[in-house]
Amino acid sequence: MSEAEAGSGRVAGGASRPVGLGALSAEQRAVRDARERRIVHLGLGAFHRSHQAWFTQHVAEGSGGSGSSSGSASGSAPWGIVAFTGRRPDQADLLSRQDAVYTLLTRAADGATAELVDAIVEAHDGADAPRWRAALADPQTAVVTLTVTEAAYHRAPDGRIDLDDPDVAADAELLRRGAPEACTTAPGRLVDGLRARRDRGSGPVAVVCCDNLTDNGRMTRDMVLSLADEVDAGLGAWILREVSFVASMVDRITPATTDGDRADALALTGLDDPAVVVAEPFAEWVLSGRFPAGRPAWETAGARFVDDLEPYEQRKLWLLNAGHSLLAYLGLHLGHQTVDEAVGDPRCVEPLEQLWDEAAAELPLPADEIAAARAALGERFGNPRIRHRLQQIASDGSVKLPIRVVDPLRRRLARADGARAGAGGVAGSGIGPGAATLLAAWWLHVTGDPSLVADPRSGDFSADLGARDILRLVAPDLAGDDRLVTAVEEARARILRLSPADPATSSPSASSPLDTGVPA
Ligand SMILES: NC(=O)c1ccc[n+]([C@@H]2O[C@H](COP(=O)([O-])OP(=O)(O)OC[C@H]3O[C@@H](n4cnc5c(N)ncnc54)[C@H](O)[C@@H]3O)[C@@H](O)[C@H]2O)c1
Ligand SMILES: O=P(O)(O)OC[C@@H](O)[C@@H](O)[C@H](O)[C@H](O)CO
Repeated sequence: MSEAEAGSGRVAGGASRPVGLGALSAEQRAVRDARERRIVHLGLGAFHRSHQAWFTQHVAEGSGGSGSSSGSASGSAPWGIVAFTGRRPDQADLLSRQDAVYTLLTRAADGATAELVDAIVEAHDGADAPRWRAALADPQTAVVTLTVTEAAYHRAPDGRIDLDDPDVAADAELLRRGAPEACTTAPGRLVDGLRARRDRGSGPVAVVCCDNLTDNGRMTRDMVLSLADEVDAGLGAWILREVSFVASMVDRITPATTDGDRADALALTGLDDPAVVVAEPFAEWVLSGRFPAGRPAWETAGARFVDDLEPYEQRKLWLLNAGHSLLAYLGLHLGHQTVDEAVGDPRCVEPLEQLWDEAAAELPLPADEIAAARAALGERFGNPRIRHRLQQIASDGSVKLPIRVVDPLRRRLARADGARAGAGGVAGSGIGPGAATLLAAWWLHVTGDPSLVADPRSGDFSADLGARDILRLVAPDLAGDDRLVTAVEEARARILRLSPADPATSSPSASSPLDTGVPA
């Protein structure tokens, strides 16, 4: 659609038009009408709409999908998504009022473009249990995608689902009784929907996790199977036989939409869209696993299918996501609001580079590939048109930190132990200043005003937590390591010596070792 510069918030020439099927071009309308309801999605947030829906939208014309359900050939028909909200009905109501068509505003450092996305063909409240069960049981459904946040899987330390969690326990009880009410957790909804599919005899399906988690396909399978085993004797065996759990690394920075984004989209398109989604130009999707009932030809839109996902997911989680978390906690402490502000502050950039050095040493990738990823991240984080709020990234740290920083730290510590035993590896204690700074900044974050912290473990936070208490929450196996406790205490002291935001050093235009080359 329009490639004009966004910014004024006014539509040239007057009145705006509503978004919806009527706003699609004739060509786009024909594609939309031909879409087959083959994908079900849970978690209708901003990211699903900037990423999986966008990839589905950009599948090359005529390539449709592979495979079929119910014996009928799927041919080259484009695929459509039946999407369900995770917790509240708002987004479903909003999108339904505009035929689930919405504007994607893509913000590059030097300007913005807008396009209409029509790959979602229905939007529903996830609490509408009959509709959810019918969608999963539909023989046409071949793929189920998920973006429900890291905390929504309710994983216990033993790797099974956390049955002590009251929401999980309530869902287990509903499922045992075969009650008509909706489950409230994501694993509960999946078990409920997959049971409906088994009961209807609709055959195999692929579940694709698109949340920022390590080995997210296996983790989703483990949560679903451990809950299924609790509630229905034969269901686990059916799931193991018929359902594949695909792992995926997903990447596209997608901040929460603001009024300014909606005004800019309106100026570009002339369409008044309350459901605008904003994202950066970069998009990456790497998947690993089987699609027993077929899938869209996402590779024609740039997705990659690989045998071993681990290096891709480690690169993403340990560089981008760990970097985001560091900037969030340290940046907020220093008075910054957004990622681009924080990477303009050398006091944030120095520990960020240290964190990346430490992660890079653990990544099983060629040095030039890591260097290219870091350079690209410098540009992406510095994009002044993506106003990604640190407060949004800061949520749920107790679930995110074990994946983003503790996993690589654990590997580094093991290598340091190896070096001491004469096996080669990291010299010294193995505790890098980058990781210690991230843990210390989170410590300050959750003890500053615990009542304001959004986190599933917020009940465990209090102002008097010590370094060892903090480690027990995110790395219980390392909480006994005195060297780590000391390193985190020292990092906290270093952070406290930094003065709060200093305009001379904290503006996005201040010189920074990241040197993104991005205009302020
Ligand atoms: N936004 C990004 O830049 C981005 C990029 C890559 C991956 N992701 C992944 O996508 C997830 C969602 O991001 P978003 O930007 O769409 O956020 P969002 O706030 O726009 O939407 C979150 C969605 O998750 C659902 N949800 C939240 N908690 C839930 C729970 N306990 N049970 C069931 N559903 C729940 C919400 O209802 C909503 O549909 C992230 O947590 C992350 O794992 C996001
Ligand atoms: O979405 P979350 O809460 O998992 O994490 C916040 C950000 O780090 C994340 O959304 C990144 O922007 C994203 O992973 C980029 O692909």
